[in-house]
Amino acid sequence: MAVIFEEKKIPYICTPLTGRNKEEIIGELEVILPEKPDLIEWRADFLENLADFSCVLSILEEIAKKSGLPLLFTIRSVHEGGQPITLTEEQKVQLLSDVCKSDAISLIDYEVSNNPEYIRELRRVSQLHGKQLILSYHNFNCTPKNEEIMKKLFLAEFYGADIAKAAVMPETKDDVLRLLQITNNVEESMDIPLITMSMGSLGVLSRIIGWTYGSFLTFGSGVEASAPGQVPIRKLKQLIAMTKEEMDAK
Ligand SMILES: O=C1C[C@@](O)(C(=O)O)C[C@@H](O)[C@@H]1O
Repeated sequence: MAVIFEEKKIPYICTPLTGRNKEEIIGELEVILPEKPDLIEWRADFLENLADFSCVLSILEEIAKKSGLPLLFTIRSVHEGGQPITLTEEQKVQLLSDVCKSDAISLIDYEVSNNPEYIRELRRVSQLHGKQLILSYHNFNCTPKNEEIMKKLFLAEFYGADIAKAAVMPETKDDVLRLLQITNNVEESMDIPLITMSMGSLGVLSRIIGWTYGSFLTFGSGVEASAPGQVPIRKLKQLIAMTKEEMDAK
């Protein structure tokens, strides 16, 4: 089922699972669930036996049953900061398509830099099965020029994504400001929801206040962070709640 995101609940908080096998993943869930994230992301590129599709589907069902939360399924590419996997791109697209048929998931993530044919195929299959497609862009080295980041986000919209996402690495404080400014500008002119973050220690602020600039979801770590700079979910929720409370009171 597609998730209906409500304005008043923004920012949504998503916590990643990075376990290497079923036991580790279930163990992570036990730690994460009491913290009440809004969504769970399964970073399946961390799984040891990703090539065993039926194992992947059974873990998915277990996560959904245990959590009762909307589930985002991601196999992050190595070229955008993911773990090395043994699947070819074609096999990966096949797995993502199979996953779309499962009632256990609500969203999938795929990089906007991938072959347009694969992107179109995943758009078609996800739509057919009522799943939302996030088209994402990651840069773990730097924060590219504004035009380049904006181009990726608009490209995601062009391909028919339900959500556009960009995660970039700041080298200076100014890079963090630029990312927030881009978020603010793009959110006003785009018809789909946007998720952005600046990574690393400099980028922490963007994960806490990005929603005030138009990023509707933020990632808070559970047992292990899936990207540099993620704030542990409990702290992230507290910081956002305090900020919101003060803003609402003024
Ligand atoms: O795309 C993202 C965002 C992210 O890279 C982050 O910086 O929080 C973490 C990833 O797990 C997720 O897929």
